Amino acid sequence: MISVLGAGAFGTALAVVLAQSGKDVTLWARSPEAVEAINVTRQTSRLPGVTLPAKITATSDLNHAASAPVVLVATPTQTLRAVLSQITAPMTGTRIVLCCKGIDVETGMGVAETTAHLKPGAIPAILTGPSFATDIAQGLPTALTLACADPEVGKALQLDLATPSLRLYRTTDTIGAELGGALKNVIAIACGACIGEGMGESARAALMTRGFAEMTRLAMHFGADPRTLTGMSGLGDLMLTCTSEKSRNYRHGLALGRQDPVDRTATVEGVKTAEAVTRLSKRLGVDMPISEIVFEVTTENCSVAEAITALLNRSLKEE
Ligand SMILES: NC(=O)C1=CN([C@@H]2O[C@H](COP(=O)(O)OP(=O)(O)OC[C@H]3O[C@@H](n4cnc5c(N)ncnc54)[C@H](O)[C@@H]3O)[C@@H](O)[C@H]2O)C=CC1
Ligand SMILES: O=C(CO)COP(=O)(O)O
Repeated sequence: MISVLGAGAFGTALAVVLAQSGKDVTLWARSPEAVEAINVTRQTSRLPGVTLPAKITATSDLNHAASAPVVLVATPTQTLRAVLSQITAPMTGTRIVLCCKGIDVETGMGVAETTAHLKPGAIPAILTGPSFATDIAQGLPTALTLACADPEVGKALQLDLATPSLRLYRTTDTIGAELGGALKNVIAIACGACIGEGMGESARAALMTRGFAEMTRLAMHFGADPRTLTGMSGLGDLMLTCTSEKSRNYRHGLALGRQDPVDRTATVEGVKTAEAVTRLSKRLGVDMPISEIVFEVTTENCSVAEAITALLNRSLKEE
């Protein structure tokens, strides 16, 4: 049995694809109403038009869901600490596969570090890469990175979680995988803002390239292998999220650039991650100019036009 914590778009999509490949899946949702809707109607507002297979059973009992040997976590990153803290069992030996993308703004920790901190006996892994929930739920071809520090557990998880439409590449570099997934959201906001402001696609390509450079710089500071960043979890996801209006982070940036109201109800992980990265970059002395300016723009300390001018006015340097 596999459990998925978080019945948002991504958690539900993963539950669908795993159930379609024959797995029994327990899907934890916070609200009893959401559980009832999933179990009775087999539909969810998070994935309109998708019928949930009978092999998915929704529950609002978090401790029951967390008792599975493999537990995928797809709640928003800023709620991860609260969710793990509510689980009373130590989860010793449980394979906790983190599917959320971000950095905890209060602690500065990534999702695997947060998990290791709160559930030290569990085995954390990361599932990340370019994948919109709607694509996964429709069974469209998708490839992700599965990262686990223990190579044998990583191999077992790769076999367990891969499906005919979901191809998984394996790595032991959890730091590179989680930071690639977290940091690309910040760059996607920058790219959306750039297009929304009318700065053009050449400027976006420059932001993606220099954004990738700073993502790699911070990840390497934490010991990541730069090759991980060139894989699904870094470059792959950066390309998807910085170029598609299906991305909430990109759309958030677009709205800022167009001076339209932003959707405050959407899960836009890059906003809090930009704040977390700005704190980290200042504390560690790692140069992260695009992420820092995204923080300024998202907190309304500067306009998109001022942000672009500030980036262009930086001193000239070697590539
Ligand atoms: N939607 C997508 O295409 C993808 C999303 N992800 C990641 O998955 C994570 C979740 O995103 P989505 O499912 O898209 O978000 P969503 O906005 O569709 O759903 C978020 C879910 O979290 C629940 N939630 C909110 N606050 C909570 C709390 N305090 N405790 C427990 N649950 C809470 C909500 O009820 C909702 O069911 C994010 O980190 C995101 O970056 C990763 C890849 C693709
Ligand atoms: O992470 C994603 C695609 O890989 C989803 O992107 P958004 O969270 O920006 O919608």
